Amino acid sequence: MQTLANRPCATRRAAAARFGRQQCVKVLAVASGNSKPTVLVAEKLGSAGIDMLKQTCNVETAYNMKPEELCAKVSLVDALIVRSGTKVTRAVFEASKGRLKVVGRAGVGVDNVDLAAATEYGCLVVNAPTANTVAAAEHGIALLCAMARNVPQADASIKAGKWDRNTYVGTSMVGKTIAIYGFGKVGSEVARRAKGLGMSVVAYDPYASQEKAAAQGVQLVTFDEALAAGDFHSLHMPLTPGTKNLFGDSAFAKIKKGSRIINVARGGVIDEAALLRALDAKNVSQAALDVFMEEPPKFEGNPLIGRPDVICTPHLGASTTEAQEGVAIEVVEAVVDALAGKLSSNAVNAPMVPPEILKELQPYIVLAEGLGKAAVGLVKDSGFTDIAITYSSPRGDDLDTRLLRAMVIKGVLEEITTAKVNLVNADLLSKNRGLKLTEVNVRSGEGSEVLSSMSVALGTADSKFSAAVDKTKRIYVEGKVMNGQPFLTKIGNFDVELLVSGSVLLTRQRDQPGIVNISFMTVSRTAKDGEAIMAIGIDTEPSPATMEAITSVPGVVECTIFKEVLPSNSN
Ligand SMILES: NC(=O)C1=CN([C@@H]2O[C@H](COP(=O)(O)OP(=O)(O)OC[C@H]3O[C@@H](n4cnc5c(N)ncnc54)[C@H](O)[C@@H]3O)[C@@H](O)[C@H]2O)C=CC1
Ligand SMILES: O=C(O)C(=O)COP(=O)(O)O
Repeated sequence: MQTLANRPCATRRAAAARFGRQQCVKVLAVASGNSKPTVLVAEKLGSAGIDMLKQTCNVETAYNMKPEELCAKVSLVDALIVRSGTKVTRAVFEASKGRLKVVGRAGVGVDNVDLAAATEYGCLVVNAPTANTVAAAEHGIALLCAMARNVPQADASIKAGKWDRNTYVGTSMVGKTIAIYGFGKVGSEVARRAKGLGMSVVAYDPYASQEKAAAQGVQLVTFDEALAAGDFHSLHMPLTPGTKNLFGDSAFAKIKKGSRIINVARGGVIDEAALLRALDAKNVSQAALDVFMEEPPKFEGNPLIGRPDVICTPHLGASTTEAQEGVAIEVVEAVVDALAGKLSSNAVNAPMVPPEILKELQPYIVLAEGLGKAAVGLVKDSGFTDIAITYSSPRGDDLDTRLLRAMVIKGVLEEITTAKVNLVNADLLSKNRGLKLTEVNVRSGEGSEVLSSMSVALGTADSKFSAAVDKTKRIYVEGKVMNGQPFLTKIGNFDVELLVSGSVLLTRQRDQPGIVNISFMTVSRTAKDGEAIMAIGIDTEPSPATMEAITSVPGVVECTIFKEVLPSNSN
């Protein structure tokens, strides 16, 4: 095969000038035209974040909205920023009528966002995973100390005019064991601080690394061991189907008798009715709660809040001035990036791609989308039922294909549906269309390059250009990145060399001299005097009459326009 490198320079330059536009990866189709995107801020956000947002977006603030008010507003905005107080339900995504592209959670927990609905509607959810970690850990320690030394009760007593030095005798923390449940960002910061108080720390976290725990002098134990060991139990896991009501009757039956529990994670992790029973039975002697199953909780007659052995704060874990400024900036950066079509490392419902990996993948992402578009562009009316992607890479199975796969699906589906496909919803949309998707990783090539080549094959397809169908009866296109540029290198069984860009006229003709004479083109043949295909870069689509004229050229077997191989969102 002729390669770009050994082609005459003029042809290379012509090809590059014609098709070599600089491309950037856009994973979300967001703002249209030149208008600024509109962002609705539904809960109080640090002023630094609001100021930053105003630089690139129209900002609307509306706090304490009723669900129906949120639904009414959401179809007018491109992004929504919330904290934990706003429920972003399926109804919200439905009401947005496809306009809402990003939900930013100015904090960690996204249990107030219906992630399945967000994904279905192609809406990216981003959060601010790091800026409130220390604040939450400090609040955990504040509750630990306040509970152990009865600070809120004593304060209430003295404010009621009493000087009672006997009722509020506390318990010491030094030398005691604290069991941490969820040894993530907050949990490990709590561990660090508890060590400073002279406590022993054990942790239960089925996904935590032994090394990381050991480095902090923390012993990882089973759930039951943690329950049995802890004089204090501090909860720091997310609310998931697996952690919901984890602290129920069965856990409280095993908990160290008379121990104390702190919850700065999520209300639903503790079954509140079971906690009441455990407090009554003195299995648990005190509880400190920042979070509740329902927020705000019902106050009237609430047996938990009124108890002297329970102290409460109204979900204040992240509420420091510093943390609120921090999460505001963190979430606004993620939202603005997402609105600009960039991938965010704070994405919650899409693969997180670190910036350095993204940079490395960039030309391959354009290639992947281009191959998807190219393959589907060759399908005739009968459609196709499966997509087979093969990655040939020196990394073999170590290659992370999620992004490349999403871009192939985007390339394929956006040609045949009105759906806007992005990294968030690509897998789901292809599944919903009943498309069978297979991926094969082949170890090939050497060095550190991401891919030596990649192919997309569409099965059971009737092609409008029969030469695109390979021996296995699939429409087959293959490509590779050369000199940082994505090239289509094979159509069916024919080798070609086309920059993945622009529209292309494909003809198949008998291989004989002098039948077409065009300056820029790529020609490939199977054997001398056999058949050849020719790909010609074109600016405007030829008229049907021209197409007919080409087809009637002696020797030309078939001819088609291979439209816009260039990914549509790239510019
Ligand atoms: N009260 C507040 O204002 C705040 C609450 N939070 C909450 O604190 C929690 C922890 O936040 P981060 O540390 O930032 O999250 P993280 O993701 O860094 O850590 C969570 C840890 O929980 C572990 N985990 C998951 N399932 C578990 C299970 N079944 N049992 C035990 N461990 C499990 C994970 O492996 C992970 O290590 C979250 O629920 C978050 O929403 C965070 C900030 C403020
Ligand atoms: O970040 C979290 O998970 C929190 O719970 C903080 O919630 P908030 O932003 O204060 O409503």
